[in-house]
Amino acid sequence: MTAIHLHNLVKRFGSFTALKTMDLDIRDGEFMALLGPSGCGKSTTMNMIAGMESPSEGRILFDGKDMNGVAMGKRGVGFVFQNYAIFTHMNVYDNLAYGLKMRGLAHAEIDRRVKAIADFLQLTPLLKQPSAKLSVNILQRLAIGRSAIMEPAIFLLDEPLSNVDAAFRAVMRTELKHLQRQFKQTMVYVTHDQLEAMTMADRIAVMDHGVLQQVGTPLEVYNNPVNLFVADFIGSPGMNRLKGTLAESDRGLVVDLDPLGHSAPLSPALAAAARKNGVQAVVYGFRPERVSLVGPGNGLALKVTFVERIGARTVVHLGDGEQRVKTVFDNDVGLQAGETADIVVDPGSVRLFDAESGMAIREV
Ligand SMILES: Nc1ncnc2c1ncn2[C@@H]1O[C@H](COP(=O)(O)OP(=O)(O)OP(=O)(O)O)[C@@H](O)[C@H]1O
Repeated sequence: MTAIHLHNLVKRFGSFTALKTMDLDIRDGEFMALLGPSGCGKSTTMNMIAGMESPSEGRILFDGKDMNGVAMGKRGVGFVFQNYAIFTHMNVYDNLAYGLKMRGLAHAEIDRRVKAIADFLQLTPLLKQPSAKLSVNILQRLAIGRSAIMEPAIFLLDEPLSNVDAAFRAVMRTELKHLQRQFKQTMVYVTHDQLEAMTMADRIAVMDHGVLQQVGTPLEVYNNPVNLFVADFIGSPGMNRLKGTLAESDRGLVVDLDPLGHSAPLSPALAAAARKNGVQAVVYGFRPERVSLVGPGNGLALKVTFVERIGARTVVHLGDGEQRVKTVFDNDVGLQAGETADIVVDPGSVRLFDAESGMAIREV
């Protein structure tokens, strides 16, 4: 196991800055996901950790040791890319054994480790199969096995599941998590898929436009996003956001949601934070599942525009123009497009953002 420390890391390609002053500590044995949209700098960060790219500024430390000038092969990292690197002229066994043979391990030890990893990744029945005949799904599983068998202290995976089909992806999410628990490696996992990051990572580093936005556990970034970018990017559907204005009322501080004609209450802690912050124009945010339906006239009345049934879940689309909301229920709530629904948001789940800067107004 190895801790990774990125200190003031910057990467420029000519005049373009792909990564802007990144500071990140990845703990020993931690599963850290680098999550963000295409082009945000995830792979660039990963490539610098691996030693394939050099930083323009800043330092990368492994267990306190500066990696500047340390070649890729000497860093103790294993790497799996989106496009599996498999020798198609070899069978599955020889692909798994290849790295250990290069390292000069005894035949019996190689055989033991190949069988163990094949068993773990359910490749045992395929060991004698020529790799050229394998499906894309199995090729990627083999690529993971080929890297994992070397037992690197640090395991770097760059979008390893983006070419495999959806059902297999779900299986591999569980297997990768097991693999990391078994070998106790420090794992850095690049993905643009928030579901992968949420289900596998111990912590997620959310990035946008070369800037690290937030680092936290899946629940921290889900429940307390630092800004509207993170609020939107994490969760499916993302956080609901309604434009509003803060106003004092006989119920304390409320958010007037114009033109919806509704004033939403705030918890005392959030009201105190908003008063301290002093902004007026806000974004009223809440997660789609933190909503209840109430009787007519008792909540925020919105027109139902669309009802999606996804298995047992029902996603109800409400409102129009800029003031649109998605709500998620785990049963069929019996709403139809064209009806009006009255909703109440769980006050403890409301998040406020400064409408101008997009930054969260945090409870004090
Ligand atoms: N060698 C390079 N030369 C010039 N620009 C580059 C180079 N490598 C990456 N970039 C640019 O740096 C930015 C970040 O790229 P990077 O590959 O790190 O993004 P990413 O978040 O991994 O996205 P993706 O998932 O699309 O690869 C992009 O705008 C990309 O075009």
